[in-house]
Amino acid sequence: MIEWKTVKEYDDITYKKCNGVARIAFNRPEVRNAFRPKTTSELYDAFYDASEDPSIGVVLLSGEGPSPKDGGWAFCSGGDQKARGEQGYVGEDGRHRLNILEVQRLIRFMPKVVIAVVPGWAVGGGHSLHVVCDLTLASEEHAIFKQTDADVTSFDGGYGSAYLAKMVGQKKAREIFFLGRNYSAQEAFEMGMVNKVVPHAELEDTAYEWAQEILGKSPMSIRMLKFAMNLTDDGMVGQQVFAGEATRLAYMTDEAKEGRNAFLEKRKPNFGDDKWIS
Ligand SMILES: CC(C)(COP(=O)(O)OP(=O)(O)OC[C@H]1O[C@@H](n2cnc3c(N)ncnc32)[C@H](O)[C@@H]1OP(=O)(O)O)[C@@H](O)C(=O)NCCC(=O)NCCSC(=O)CCC(=O)c1ccccc1C(=O)O
Repeated sequence: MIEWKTVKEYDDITYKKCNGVARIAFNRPEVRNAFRPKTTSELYDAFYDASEDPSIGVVLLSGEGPSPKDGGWAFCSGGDQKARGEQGYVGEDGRHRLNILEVQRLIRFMPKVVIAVVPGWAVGGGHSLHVVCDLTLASEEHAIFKQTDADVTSFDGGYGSAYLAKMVGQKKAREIFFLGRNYSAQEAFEMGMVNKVVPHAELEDTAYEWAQEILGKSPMSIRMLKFAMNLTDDGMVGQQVFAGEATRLAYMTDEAKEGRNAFLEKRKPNFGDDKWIS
């Protein structure tokens, strides 16, 4: 039995934690969990908290459901087309934004594992979000993967498409975007964009079990591995993020402590004579 504790109340998402795992879920099931600017701001806030919390090692991203209107399940159906203005999605402040991309970057660059837990539709920008997560688990009965960007004149030209192509291959990624068909959890698994197809009733428990398994591993190894695997696709930013972690490791050495102490004590550093290891 997972004893989730609500961390903070939001309007468009739910945010809970339990034993090292954070669970963030879209909570607009009546619109298939489409996101508006308020949703993405709340998502960013919750992901930032999970990223900063040293007791959290794994984040589950999911969608609440089913819809009270018709019983349909969704992970996320992408940008709320009712909130779409001429230059982006319009929030309560009247500004136009594409701030789901900031959420994508936070998922990509946080030193923790993010698992997409897909209980239903993963469509448009919702599909892109599952692509950017580290792992995806999908409901056998209800998950459907679909890219509608080309139906509504949108195009995620970053992780949603180019990174997807690395995952499923160029031909398949082009088919997904150019034809916009529905793919079952099993088809998505066979393409390589889903890690496991799980009976709907066991989806949350399985995600939590995967998270607990990951939490038993070395935190340093997990974050170095995540950033190592990101590096080649993320260019100089990937190098920057990986190097940041290398710097953190270097700070833990006696050599680094000597460098800092020598500066503070206004003396020349003494790194020793036998430090040039091969
Ligand atoms: C998801 C569907 C395939 C589900 O179909 P179905 O089960 O038949 O349900 P419906 O009856 O269609 O929907 C139920 C209810 O929900 C409303 N709804 C569903 N999706 C949305 C949505 N995205 N926006 C607003 N409302 C939605 C629907 O209108 C119904 O309401 P009623 O009042 O009951 O009529 C199907 O619903 C569907 O195809 N939905 C649209 C999917 C879509 O096109 N999404 C947008 C893609 S574009 C995008 O996400 C851009 C995101 C972005 O910000 C971005 C920007 C720049 C770079 C990258 C990105 C990025 O993609 O991340």
